[in-house]
Amino acid sequence: MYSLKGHKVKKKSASKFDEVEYPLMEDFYTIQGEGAHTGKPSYFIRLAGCDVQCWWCDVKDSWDESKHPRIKTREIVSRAVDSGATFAVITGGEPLLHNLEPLTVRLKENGLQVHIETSGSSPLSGHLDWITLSPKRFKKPLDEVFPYVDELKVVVLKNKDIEWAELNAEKCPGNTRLLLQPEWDTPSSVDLIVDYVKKNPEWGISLQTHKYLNVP
Ligand SMILES: C[S@@+](CC[C@H](N)C(=O)[O-])C[C@H]1O[C@@H](n2cnc3c(N)ncnc32)[C@H](O)[C@@H]1O
Ligand SMILES: Nc1nc2[nH]cc(C(=O)O)c2c(=O)[nH]1
Ligand code: SF4
Ligand SMILES: [Mg+2]
Repeated sequence: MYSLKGHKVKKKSASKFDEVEYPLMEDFYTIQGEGAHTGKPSYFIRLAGCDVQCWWCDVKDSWDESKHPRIKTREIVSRAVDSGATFAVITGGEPLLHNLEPLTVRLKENGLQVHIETSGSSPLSGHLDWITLSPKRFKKPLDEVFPYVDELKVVVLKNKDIEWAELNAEKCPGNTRLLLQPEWDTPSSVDLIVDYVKKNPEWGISLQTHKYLNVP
């Protein structure tokens, strides 16, 4: 869990947080499709803007912040609460391009667990109950992120990506969930991953199950 030093989440914090705006591409209540929390109903908040720009990214429309409306924290949190979800997943784009303190404090005050999907290439902010780090060679994670990682989820296209996964695993805490995720449009990555995980059982496989289920 990551929390700004010394700041406890209290009931009814400053309502000025409610007025803070974020560029929002989309928000929706669905099933977490990836990683250790696969299968859990979760409210996804997809913030716009990304300076990593992986060529195989499955949500390139999120990259340009200026193409998306700025929405107040109050509105985003109210929609998440109204959905009935108990987990919120903040993703993007690269969500750590934004100061997540207002949004995460208000989500937690309203009883939601807050998870994040990040490349770790910008500084941590906010109050995060679960950090999924998906490191990218295109803009590598900051060293300060590694101590807080709960789950390492590396997208694999070829053998070099498994080497990159191992390098990142060395920097994560000992109890980090280690997962390899096949790049969706590279079927050959599945054989590589299956073979590797059988020989290295400390690693597991993460699949993008929402794409098989045909849910968002
Ligand atoms: C779209 S990213 C947004 C969050 C953040 N920018 C990141 O990369 O972690 C969400 C997750 O989808 C993964 N992902 C993106 N495109 C993918 C693809 N084509 N195949 C498999 N996983 C993909 C990312 O690695 C990340 O774990
Ligand atoms: N269902 C579902 N699960 C997801 N897990 C991570 C996602 C993401 O794009 O960050 C994602 C997503 O887009 N949809
Ligand atoms: S860091 Fe995440 S959002 Fe940005 S391009 Fe890569 S996968 Fe897409
Ligand atoms: Mg996705």
